[in-house]
Amino acid sequence: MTLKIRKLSHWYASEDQKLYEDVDLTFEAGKFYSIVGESGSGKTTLLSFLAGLDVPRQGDITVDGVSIYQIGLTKYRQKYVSTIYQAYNLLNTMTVYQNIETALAITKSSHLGDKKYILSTLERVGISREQAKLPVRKLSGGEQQRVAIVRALLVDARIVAADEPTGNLDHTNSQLIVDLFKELASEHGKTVIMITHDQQLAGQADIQIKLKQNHFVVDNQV
Ligand SMILES: Nc1ncnc2c1ncn2[C@@H]1O[C@H](COP(=O)(O)OP(=O)(O)OP(=O)(O)O)[C@@H](O)[C@H]1O
Repeated sequence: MTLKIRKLSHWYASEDQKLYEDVDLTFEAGKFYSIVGESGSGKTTLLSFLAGLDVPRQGDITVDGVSIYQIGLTKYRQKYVSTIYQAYNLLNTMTVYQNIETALAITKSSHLGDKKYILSTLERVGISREQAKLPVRKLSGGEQQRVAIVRALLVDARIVAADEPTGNLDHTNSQLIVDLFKELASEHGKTVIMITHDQQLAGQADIQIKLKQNHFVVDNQV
């Protein structure tokens, strides 16, 4: 699956102050992308377009040549994209296991009800069977983010869009999250797109996308 941005331009207050103009970008399946750039340069805005949460002023976004606006944004969000944020967006009063089951039910994932697979995937990222029964609020920040990533892995969505997923984590946990992203891309064939301020983490992506004065520069690492 190929995700493409074509001739995308956007501005908020006035057309004279464009955030970016005529941007073309291609995201391939099985690749891990990082997006970097100064604060306020438009990283989150771009990710919100890719995640189908917002619509650019001009331009198109396509999956395998079909416009996501033709697919319909509700269907696109449900079928194609999984989002991860700095705040883990888990349901605090539900258990770890229930959080994952709920996401699988909403997205009609093929893994729904496969308890053995869900628990073994959690175990692989260091969340034990006992922890899976706990309300998520009892887990540490790093553990909660790993649960959010397991959720992104188990839903069938081909695109993982993450906005500063390591923003609240220490170095060890941040590295663990980046390792999981690499695996989501290389072993599960997903397109992983991560915004980060951490240059050391950004440099580990297959491809770095840098936002520079109204346009994006692609730095291919491979
Ligand atoms: N809904 C909005 N209405 C008006 N201006 C907005 C809106 N959302 C973002 N902006 C502005 O657009 C610019 C880009 O914001 P965006 O959040 O995309 O940047 P960013 O690169 O993700 O920043 P940061 O690294 O600080 O999170 C900023 O100047 C911001 O103030």
